[in-house]
Amino acid sequence: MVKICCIGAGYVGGPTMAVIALKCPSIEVAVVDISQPRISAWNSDHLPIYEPGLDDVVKQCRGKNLFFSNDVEKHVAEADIVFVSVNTPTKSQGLGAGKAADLTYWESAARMIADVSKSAKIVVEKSTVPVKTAEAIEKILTHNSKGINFQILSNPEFLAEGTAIQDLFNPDRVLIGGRETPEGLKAVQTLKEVYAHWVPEERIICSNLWSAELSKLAANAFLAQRISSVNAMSALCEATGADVSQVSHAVGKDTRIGPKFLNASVGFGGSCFQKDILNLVYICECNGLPEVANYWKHVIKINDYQKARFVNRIVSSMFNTVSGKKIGILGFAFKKDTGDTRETPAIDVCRGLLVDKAQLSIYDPQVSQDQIQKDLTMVKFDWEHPVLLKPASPTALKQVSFAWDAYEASKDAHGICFLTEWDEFKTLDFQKIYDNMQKPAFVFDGRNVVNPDKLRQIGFIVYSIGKPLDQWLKDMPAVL
Ligand SMILES: NC(=O)C1=CN([C@@H]2O[C@H](COP(=O)(O)OP(=O)(O)OC[C@H]3O[C@@H](n4cnc5c(N)ncnc54)[C@H](O)[C@@H]3O)[C@@H](O)[C@H]2O)C=CC1
Ligand SMILES: O=C(O)[C@H]1O[C@H](OP(=O)(O)OP(=O)(O)OC[C@H]2O[C@@H](n3ccc(=O)[nH]c3=O)[C@H](O)[C@@H]2O)[C@H](O)[C@@H](O)[C@@H]1O
Repeated sequence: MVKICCIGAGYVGGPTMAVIALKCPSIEVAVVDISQPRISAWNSDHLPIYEPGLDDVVKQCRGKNLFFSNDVEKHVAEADIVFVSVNTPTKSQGLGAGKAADLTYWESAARMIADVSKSAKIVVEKSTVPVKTAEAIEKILTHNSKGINFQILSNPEFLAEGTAIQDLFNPDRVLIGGRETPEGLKAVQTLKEVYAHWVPEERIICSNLWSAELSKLAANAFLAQRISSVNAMSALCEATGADVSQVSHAVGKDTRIGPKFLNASVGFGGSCFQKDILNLVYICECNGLPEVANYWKHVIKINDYQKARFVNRIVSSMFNTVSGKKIGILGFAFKKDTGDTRETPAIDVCRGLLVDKAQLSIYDPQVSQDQIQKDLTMVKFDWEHPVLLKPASPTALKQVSFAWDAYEASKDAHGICFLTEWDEFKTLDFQKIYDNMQKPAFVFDGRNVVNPDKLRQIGFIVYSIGKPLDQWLKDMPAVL
């Protein structure tokens, strides 16, 4: 029986391995992690991450051919294929701080693989890493390996949170990069056979190692660039009376452009877009390509501009002060159908409002109070855009309360902000919300989840990203 071990039981390692186990009953899959609470949660009824469909997949295979364990070394030693899916955050100190990927976790995983291995292994980069990481990993493995043969493959993951299971069941493509030597090609073939259990052959793309590593960074940069492009347009729409949804629709009808990923928003979040673009910027700078680096940097700059612009709209439309005013924050996760808050635009928007002394009442169906408190007080790495990034002080946290639902969050509020596009927000009873709010009652929609015309009929003053502005907002321009 082929044995797979995956180091890192996170958002990628957990779901990816669960799907491999489900689709390949003849393969034994062990997911290992240094974090005890994470592994205990994977072995319980309350999985450590919320992802639609994941419970079902895990329940079908756990204890049969899928195991979660803290015994990292044992499972690595026994495996034929070792996936490494550890976190690769942005470096916060030292050379390249604020841009370069921090490969500490990766390096320690590689050293451990070299130490405990007694048989040949295929080592698969599942984490997103800088181009040429495989070369560094190879050096670590071969210098410590006592003659054991290791083949390194790059097999980046393209799943998105909230749709991870769907994405894994039916991927647009699986990408495998390897050395173009007989041993390298054999290793690529072995991994290809794993995916071939359920992925059509034409969707399994093989390339050299560096192309695979760079394709992952490029894909995320292209996706984020689309959002920054549409968000840049949203500002122009507000200035001209165009409607960004209509513009996106018209632009997306061009088959060369396509309709997906053209939703204007308060800004993109998530653990990867910003981190991976910063990493790309750093690689460009290191390779003497400052113009290319600057090009990609602007994708993040527009994203910061969009978040700052949203906060300014709120403050300026409420007579230039939100001090002491209750504002309901509806949604905190970085997108719907996940409890993940990493780099969520809600952090920056809430911090911006707290600086202006607003009283926030926050509701999110999947994010805990503890998590929100941690996020608001955490020191975020400030890479050139100090606008809203100051962590909230313990005193500022006194301005924050938590609500059980959207109605409680909006009760007696002066304004409500939609920061995540949860489906439940589309069917709220807005008349009831309006009746219970202070007047004038404001809605700031950072996700275009509400129908502005219907809300205006009720009496709300509505700001929706990229949509024609109410006269009220035109009279109170937000200056950045
Ligand atoms: N979150 C996402 O949707 C996607 C993430 N990625 C990439 O996948 C990688 C992992 O991301 P996530 O799963 O979100 O991270 P995560 O933070 O959820 O999980 C990483 C896990 O690795 C564990 N770990 C770290 N060092 C270890 C070691 N030496 N031995 C054993 N366990 C160790 C940590 O305890 C943690 O549980 C990152 O490089 C990320 O860029 C790629 C595609 C999608
Ligand atoms: O490397 C990664 O981590 C992953 O990053 C993204 O996935 P994810 O961050 O989970 O979620 P997305 O659906 O891409 O959304 C990212 C952010 O962009 C925002 N977004 C997305 C689409 C859009 O049209 N507008 C928009 O503002 C979302 O609300 C969210 O805040 C990519 O979509 C995945 O392919 C990739 O594997």
